Amino acid sequence: MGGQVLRLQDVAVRRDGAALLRGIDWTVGADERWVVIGPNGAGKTTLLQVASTLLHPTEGVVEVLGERLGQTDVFDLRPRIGLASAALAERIPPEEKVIDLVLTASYGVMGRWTEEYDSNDVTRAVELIDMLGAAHLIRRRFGTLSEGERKRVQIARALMPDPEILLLDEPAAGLDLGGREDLVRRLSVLAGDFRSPTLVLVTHHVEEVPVGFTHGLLLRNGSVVAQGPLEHVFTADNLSRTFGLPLSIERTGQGRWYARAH
Ligand SMILES: Nc1ncnc2c1ncn2[C@@H]1O[C@H](COP(=O)(O)OP(=O)(O)OP(=O)(O)O)[C@@H](O)[C@H]1O
Repeated sequence: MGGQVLRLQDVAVRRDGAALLRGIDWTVGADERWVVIGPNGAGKTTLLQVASTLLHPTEGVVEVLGERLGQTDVFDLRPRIGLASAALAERIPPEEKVIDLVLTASYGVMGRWTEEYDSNDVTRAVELIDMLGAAHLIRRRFGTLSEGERKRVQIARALMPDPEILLLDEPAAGLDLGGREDLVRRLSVLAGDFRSPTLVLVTHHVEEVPVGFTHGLLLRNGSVVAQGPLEHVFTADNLSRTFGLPLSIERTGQGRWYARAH
């Protein structure tokens, strides 16, 4: 699969006089796996909202899956985009069963009503839940899950409609060390699978970048500090400018990244 999945040209987002994003030029190719990294308030979530068509930019051109925002029906586009974020998790009814939460994603709804599910859909939902390591939770209600379990179930739901791009907003936030490592490992498997959608992962921490991710965009105060292949972008200088303090960064033999202050 080739081609461009996402293209932003000189994008700005302003709200109440504040520039949340400015001068963003960003192109994501279909086979790429991107990480968007930056400090609190840098504009990462705003950027994902633009990419997921939930937010229209104040200025600039946005093309998602070849369709230009403002000239296309976003309701046709949205089923082709997977998104997992804390804001979406808050809208999940706590009594919703894990299997139903994942299954209903095929219909773009939340909350099971009277739908009859296709057996292929049920098989796919079970496979995705299993792939995310949540097979034992399939009959549990969402509200009873731990933070880590919720994140994994949400990713299964986001993958259910077979999206062409998957946007993950801080999937490892709030996880303990074991939970983080488990999720990072599963995202590595996803990144390495040629059948996977294009991936964009937002995080605060280089330690959360799964092996197999190829590109990085560093964001500070709504502007891009650096972007491109990870091995060019993840330098001490770029990272120090992004987070506003002197940092060093190392890569392990396994391909994971670690940063620390001097
Ligand atoms: N309506 C608004 N008016 C003014 N400023 C806003 C508005 N909405 C968001 N902001 C600001 O825009 C900035 C970017 O927010 P955003 O949520 O995109 O950042 P982020 O990088 O995802 O942050 P975090 O890592 O803390 O989640 C923040 O400083 C936020 O306070």
